[in-house]
Amino acid sequence: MATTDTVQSNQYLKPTCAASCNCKGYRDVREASTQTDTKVQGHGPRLSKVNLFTLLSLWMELFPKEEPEDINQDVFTRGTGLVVVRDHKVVGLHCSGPELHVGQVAVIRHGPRLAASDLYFSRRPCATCLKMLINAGVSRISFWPGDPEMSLLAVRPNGTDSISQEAMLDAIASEKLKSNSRPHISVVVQPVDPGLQQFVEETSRRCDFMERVSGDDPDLDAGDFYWKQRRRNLDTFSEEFLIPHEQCHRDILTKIGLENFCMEPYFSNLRQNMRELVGILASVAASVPLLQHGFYRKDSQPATSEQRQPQGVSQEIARHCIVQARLLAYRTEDPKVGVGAVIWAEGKSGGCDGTGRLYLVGCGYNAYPVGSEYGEYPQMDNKEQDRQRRKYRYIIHAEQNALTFSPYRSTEMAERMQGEEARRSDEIREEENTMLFVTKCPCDECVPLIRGAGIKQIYTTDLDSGKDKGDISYLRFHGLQGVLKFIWQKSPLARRASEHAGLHLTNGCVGKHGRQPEQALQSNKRLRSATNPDLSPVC
Ligand SMILES: Nc1ccn([C@@H]2O[C@H](COP(=O)(O)OP(=O)(O)OP(=O)(O)O)[C@@H](O)[C@H]2O)c(=O)n1
Repeated sequence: MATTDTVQSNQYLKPTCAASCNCKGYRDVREASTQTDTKVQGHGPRLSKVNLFTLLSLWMELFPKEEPEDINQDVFTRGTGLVVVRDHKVVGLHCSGPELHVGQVAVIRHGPRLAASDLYFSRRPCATCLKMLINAGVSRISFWPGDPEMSLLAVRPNGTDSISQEAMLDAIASEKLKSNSRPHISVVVQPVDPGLQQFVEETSRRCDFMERVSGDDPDLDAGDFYWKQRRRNLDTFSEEFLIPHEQCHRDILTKIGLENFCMEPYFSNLRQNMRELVGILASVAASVPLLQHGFYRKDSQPATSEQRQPQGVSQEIARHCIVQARLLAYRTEDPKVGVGAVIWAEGKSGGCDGTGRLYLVGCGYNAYPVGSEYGEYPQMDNKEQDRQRRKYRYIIHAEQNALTFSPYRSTEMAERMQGEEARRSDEIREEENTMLFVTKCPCDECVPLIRGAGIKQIYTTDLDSGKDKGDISYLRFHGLQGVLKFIWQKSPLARRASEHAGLHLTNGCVGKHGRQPEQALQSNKRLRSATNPDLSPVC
């Protein structure tokens, strides 16, 4: 079965995927419709697995830091994101810590389990990290072909200053390690499915989070608002991940041993693939705008436990994790709706990771059972008369996959552990705050699972809450006890400000015309500084 990915790979994927690379990522991509109108035929284009891992690594580089990084004492070390993958499943999401590079974090966090892992870096890791990772026996290291962790953008043309010399020595050492090592060290940036970028823009613009934003403020031109957010993200992410000048990019690729990519048409294709992926990241990140909205508890939520309730993570971290879940949703196999879920826990002891004490428990998206062939199961929704042909009894929900494929539940890990330790590793830890971030309200099938698994907090939207769609219903979420629910909504301060503005309006103190979108945006900006101080805790 020819897939869109493989068709393109014949054309020009090979050079972006090193010759030695035995990348299975694009082989297991099943046929995907390229229709963008998903309501009409089949499901939309999908992210390939390796592009999903790559995007997650870029996004991890931007993880909101609570502590300032001091690895930048040397101005040429750049923060880096990392995704650890085993058996094609994400088992770790990391970023550089206050003192450690992300490769070192991976060695500390995963130890011998790195042996069977594939690593996706947002930059080519430095020699110090590479030597430890090679020593740990990783299967493959893939990196984003921009400026490396030891920045070569900082290198002076004459290369005589100490920064330039250090960066050049690192580049040479990394090359030597790369050429002498057993694991494949390569660049895997695949061409994006035709239509995927447009599909991501459309579905991001009208996802549940944006629906809530526009529903809360009917005067807001939601489309315009979304595009402005996207534009801003695109500028920031391009600066971070792309190298604007072609010659400069060629120089860097040459210095890191990727001179093959400097030839045409590979160079242009590589840059085009990189731009498209950055565009996708900008679109997805724009769909969860923190300006007036955030994750807040519903006023009506009853206190459910005498125990001290764990505090929520900051708005920035909550939003970051929801964007991870939204990225995962673009691997969905559901013909109509993509859902992503990520579970993070807060460890008791301080972490070495840039995520602080947070560690990944699991993540997933909605899909048919593992190993099933495309089209093997019914795909219709509840508009199809024949109930036997509906998808609902077959699709594994995003939360269900996230709970099933926790790295701490892998048999391999369980085999290494014994007795009580093995038992404890098998379940979410009671004493830790475990948080589920999911892009759609949990349905009645998932609510008891979430509670039973020991999840302490949920961050989600409740647009579907209370709906009964026949084969799937969302009636139990509201009454879910013992789990704190942080729902995407207007911040209490913004709500009060809107009510106040409404009062003014009815008093006739404000002009009789509704607010213009631009004015609304301006007031959003003001509110942003009032309601959304950096890293304010969710409350
Ligand atoms: N927390 C949730 C909720 C839903 N789903 C996924 O979403 C699908 C149901 O989506 P929904 O929008 O409720 O129903 P549809 O029939 O797809 O769409 P419509 O709203 O038009 O009825 C499920 O089959 C499942 O794939 C999920 O993975 N996790």
